[in-house]
Amino acid sequence: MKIKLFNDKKQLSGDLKITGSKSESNRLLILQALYPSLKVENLSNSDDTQYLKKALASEEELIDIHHAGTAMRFLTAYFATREGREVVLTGSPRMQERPVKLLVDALKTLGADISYEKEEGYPPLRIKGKTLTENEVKVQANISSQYISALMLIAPSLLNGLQIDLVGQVTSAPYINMTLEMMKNAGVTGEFTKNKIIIGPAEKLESKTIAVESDWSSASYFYSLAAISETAHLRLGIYREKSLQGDCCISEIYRQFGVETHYEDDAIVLKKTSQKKPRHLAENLIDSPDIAQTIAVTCLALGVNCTLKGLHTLKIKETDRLAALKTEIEKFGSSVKISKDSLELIPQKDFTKNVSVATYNDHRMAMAFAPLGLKVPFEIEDAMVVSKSYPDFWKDLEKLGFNIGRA
Ligand SMILES: O=C(O)C1=C[C@@H](OP(=O)(O)O)[C@@H](O)[C@H](O)C1
Ligand SMILES: C=C(OP(=O)(O)O)C(=O)O
Repeated sequence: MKIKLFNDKKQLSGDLKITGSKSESNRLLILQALYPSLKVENLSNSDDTQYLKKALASEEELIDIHHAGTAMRFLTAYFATREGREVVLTGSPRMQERPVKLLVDALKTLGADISYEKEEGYPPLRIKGKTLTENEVKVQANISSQYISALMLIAPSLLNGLQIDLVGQVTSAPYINMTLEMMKNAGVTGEFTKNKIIIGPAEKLESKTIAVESDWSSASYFYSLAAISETAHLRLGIYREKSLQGDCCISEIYRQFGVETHYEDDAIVLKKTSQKKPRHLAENLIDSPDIAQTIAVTCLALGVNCTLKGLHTLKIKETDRLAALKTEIEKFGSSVKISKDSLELIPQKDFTKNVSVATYNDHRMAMAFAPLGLKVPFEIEDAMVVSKSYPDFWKDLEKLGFNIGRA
């Protein structure tokens, strides 16, 4: 569905409850499948989490995970350990271009039986579940942390646990810490030192209810909205001062745009009272790749020159996000230079009118551009993509006074 988007309100205010973290939910669903004594609250209502849940309950041979990369990687490891179960794990055409070889090789080292149905290194995968017998594996850590989290999640179910040796610079490291902390909270023993992860075996876990914190990547769009508005007072729940999600670094980054964050009970309150903005914004996002699009569009809206680094993983996400950002930002008249791991925005003061932003089946393209509607009316080509992580996104924007109409 193509939509027109605009909001000429100068003051933004609202109180929203954001859905549960997709990353935390996906980890807990895998742990719960391995240890049914765990209960989960505030699960994400994202498509990705729902597809993962459905896949875990499925008795079919063919399992289609659509665009859900994290679910694809976690399920590859999970099904590899299911003795007697054979599945073909597939996904959308884009999923069939997203690499999984490093994870498959690591699982094979542990004794897994996995073969490629089409192209070597990519889904679909045929997985014949087995009892994995080895307990040590080496994995390259600079391509995707999801491979490492996938191995960690199955580790306690292996007879002797697992030692994972990480090779090279670790990318998206907070997601590895999140996996470890969630597992420890569930009762698993483990540690992560510089380039080694050790997870102890656990035959059973005590029963426990774990509540998912709301999604910080989703909150990032409200930071962008607050930064672009003249004044803002937004209350978002349910958040904790000590988050496991690396994307909570957004609150520090947006101080530079005059957006202050306060914790109130189980919510964050975003306040924008000054028109402060940096002359040049420079950030290394190697730990938090999912907020790169948000920040780039905030800078476009405010005319802030920015250099974002540490973006090498963006090319293998829902789309090549570096190329997509360049194409779509340049439609508004600004210029963007990209390299294999960085983006530089050289903004123009005026915006080209009547732009239609393409979304490339990428939820974050739609949500990152939406706040620009505070500056200039424009269209979004496929609004429904947001359901991958945040199905209520447009409803929540309407609550903030956005005018959202079918184009
Ligand atoms: O483990 C996770 O939940 C995720 C890890 C990150 O991926 P990479 O490690 O591939 O950067 C992130 O981009 C993704 O949205 C969620
Ligand atoms: C990269 C993302 O998700 P995934 O890799 O799970 O498809 C994302 O949500 O931005």
